Amino acid sequence: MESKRAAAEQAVEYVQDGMIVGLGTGSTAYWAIQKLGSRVKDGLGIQAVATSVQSEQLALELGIPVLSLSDVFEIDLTIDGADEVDSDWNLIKGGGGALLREKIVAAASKELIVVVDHTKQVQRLGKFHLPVEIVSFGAGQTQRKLQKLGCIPSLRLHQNKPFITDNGNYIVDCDFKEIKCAEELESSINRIPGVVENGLFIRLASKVMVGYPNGSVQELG
Ligand SMILES: O=C(CO)[C@H](O)[C@H](O)COP(=O)(O)O
Repeated sequence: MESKRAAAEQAVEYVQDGMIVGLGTGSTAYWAIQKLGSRVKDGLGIQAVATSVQSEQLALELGIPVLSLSDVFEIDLTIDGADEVDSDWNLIKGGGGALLREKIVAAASKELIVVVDHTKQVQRLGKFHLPVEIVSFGAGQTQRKLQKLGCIPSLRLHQNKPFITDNGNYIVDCDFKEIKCAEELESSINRIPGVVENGLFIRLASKVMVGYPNGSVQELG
């Protein structure tokens, strides 16, 4: 917890008055939102765009004004977590099921600061099962197409029922073991009819903050 909190709080130091800030989702982004909330209480004037219903609720509880992404031309800075980060700062995201909104928000951001604890750093992506958001119609068909790309897909469940994203879709977690060409895979997956988006974030991160249990943070970028 201390590693995640330290990385998240360091990222919040980049937030300046007047900015539009993208709020990530997950247990690391949680600490960034908490810190932003306390800075807002101290007078920081920002507006935010959230990547999930959960993060939006937290932001509102903390007094952070939240805008709809459609009403924003560009986001100045987004702070979000990741499930894996490789040496080129390519990411796997979506462990919390928010990958679609996270990718839309990241793509609308001038800067994406990724906040992780040191366990998320990997040589090559793929040990973490890649989350893919799919529509419920024909979900079995879509999973078989995913399998043909070389993974073992499994439908994410919540209380013995399919997990439903904030967008009303399913998530399939794909075990690729090791992803050799992440950029190519990202496109191949998204070409499957029924796939909405996948959790590979290629060349979107502009900085990575890596937190350690003693509270220190390594800043990459
Ligand atoms: O992509 C995400 C949610 O969809 C999260 O950023 C990712 O799962 C990391 O979560 P955590 O900070 O809890 O380890």
